[in-house]
Amino acid sequence: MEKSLGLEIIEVVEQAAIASARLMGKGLRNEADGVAVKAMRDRMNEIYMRGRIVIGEGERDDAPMLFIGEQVGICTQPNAAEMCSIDELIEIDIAVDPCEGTNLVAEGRQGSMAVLAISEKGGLLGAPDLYMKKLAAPPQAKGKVHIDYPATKNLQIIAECLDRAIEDLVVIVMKRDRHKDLISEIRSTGARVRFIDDGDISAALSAGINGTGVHALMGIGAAPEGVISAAALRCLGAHFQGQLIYDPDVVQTGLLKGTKAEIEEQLKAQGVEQPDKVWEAEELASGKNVLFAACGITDGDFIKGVRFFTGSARTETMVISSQSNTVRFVDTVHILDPAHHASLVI
Ligand SMILES: O=C(COP(=O)(O)O)[C@@H](O)[C@H](O)[C@H](O)[C@H](O)COP(=O)(O)O
Ligand SMILES: [Mn+2]
Ligand SMILES: [Mn+2]
Repeated sequence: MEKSLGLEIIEVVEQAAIASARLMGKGLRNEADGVAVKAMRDRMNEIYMRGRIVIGEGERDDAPMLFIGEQVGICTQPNAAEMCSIDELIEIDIAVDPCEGTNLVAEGRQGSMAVLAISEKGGLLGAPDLYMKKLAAPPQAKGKVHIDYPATKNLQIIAECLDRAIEDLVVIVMKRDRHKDLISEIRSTGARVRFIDDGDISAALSAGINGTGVHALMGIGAAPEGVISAAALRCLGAHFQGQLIYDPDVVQTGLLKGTKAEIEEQLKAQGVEQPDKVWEAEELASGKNVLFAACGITDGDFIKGVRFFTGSARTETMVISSQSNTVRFVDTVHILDPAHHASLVI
């Protein structure tokens, strides 16, 4: 999978990031999202693969493309057998977030990325468009912390695993009313809180990578982003657990339709037998091979955002593969106008 798709998927996220970055800071949330979706879809449809979107952008944002179940890639065409090799005809599942952090892009703030995860068919959980309680932590704490433990206990464990004082820990929490008690508890331990407005995939990765200055992600974000985060953190050997949250009183956004009991019924009707289950990263992204790629739209903790020059653009992408056990940082100069080759600066 990595050999046939590695470079292609880098270009998929790069193209989405460049398109979206053009609209950075312009206050155009939906447009920044729309151009990223189009660029990602167009580039994916040039690849010799047979892909199925299991987590898309279309459903929640009512976007017309990259919806759940959409087929992408040349080998989804009716005459695929004539054009594609046996390997290319194997079905793969794809989870995408072409513009993760649309508000961040619109406001020119840090932490937005174009991101996707790929696995063999059935290798990525098709999470419902609900909320998810998340706990992400560095590899040293994997399996030692637990999403059911109070934040205080988890922070004591992380401090011990990292051999540092709790006061030296930084925890990312999304700035939401629902996190009021969580924030008070984290602060009471002496740990420090870094708020983000959006973009908890980037935050989960920051927590899972040593050297970012972030030691945990705690709180409730979106469930689809939880699956994509799990794909990356699983490959990194870091800790990630998620639990669906579907109680409107807990999420406090007014965005969930129906009561908790009604949503629970819907989930069971959709085949979610245990709506309150705690999911491990290896269950959310269970595939034998998982490939993850994220290209910065705006600057982040571990990758820079898109920079534009006269006739060129420069991107940074992180590619993680469970197949080769590699984490690659790909720094690419895109010559958009060949008349300006001289604009390449190192
Ligand atoms: O920030 C996010 C928004 O993603 P996108 O729509 O692709 O720009 C995600 O990282 C969050 O996980 C999530 O969508 C958010 O936490 C939802 O919470 P809320 O804003 O309170 O409804
Ligand atoms: Mn998102
Ligand atoms: Mn998005």
